[in-house]
Amino acid sequence: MKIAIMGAMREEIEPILAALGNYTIEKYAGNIYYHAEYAGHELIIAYSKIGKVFSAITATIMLERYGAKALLFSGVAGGISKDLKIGDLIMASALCQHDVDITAFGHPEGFIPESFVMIESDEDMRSLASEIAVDMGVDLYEGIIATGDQFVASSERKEWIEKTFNADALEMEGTSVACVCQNFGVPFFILRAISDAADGDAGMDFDTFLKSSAQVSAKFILEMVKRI
Ligand SMILES: Nc1ncnc2c(CN3C[C@H](CSc4cnccn4)[C@@H](O)C3)c[nH]c12
Repeated sequence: MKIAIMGAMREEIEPILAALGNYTIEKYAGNIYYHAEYAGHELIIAYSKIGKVFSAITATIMLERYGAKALLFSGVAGGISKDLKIGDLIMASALCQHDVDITAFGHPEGFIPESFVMIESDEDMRSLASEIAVDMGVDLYEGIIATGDQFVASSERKEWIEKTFNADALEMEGTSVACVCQNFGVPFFILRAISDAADGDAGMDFDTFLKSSAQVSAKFILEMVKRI
């Protein structure tokens, strides 16, 4: 099967490319697409660049141009839930956009007409991931991931997101990728390893833990590819 693996930042896919070793590259529409074979699957790998716009473009290209039949996102996130510490893995059960606000028309936060606040991720891939986590002996959390076009580095904003969406983690690309996959009817799996707590220390923690947390997520995603 042709499987798309996405990240937002170069550092989020570098561990995957390093593990693959052999791949070809193709530049297209502002991204570099890496083609590889792994565990009997064809992989198409790319990092989008930061944010919902760029990640929506890359996800669309992965599906429309390259014909991916499943999309796995590997990256890092800010932790909201007190159960999540730096380096922990969380997979999205559902995702929402915390910076969408048309409440002036009586809509709830994060709601867009003819759509929904929450996008549910693929159940089969989540149950496969739970099995893999047991086999690997790693903790894998499952929860709501909130997406917005801002690096959250304030407890006030983090607590608002938690209160408003019951979110467990936050980042800047998962929901846009989820929305693209849902529109195309392609199963998706959003996995993040915590790099910071989206609070006053977030910037420093992020710089310190980006590489190690990206590695944790990438290792798990490659196990997913073996078992899909
Ligand atoms: N607290 C947080 N808030 C929002 N998102 C995150 C993430 C997840 N990624 C990392 C990166 C931060 S912006 C960026 C910009 N320049 C350099 C590095 N990162 C963006 O792709 C979203 C980890 N912690 C987060």
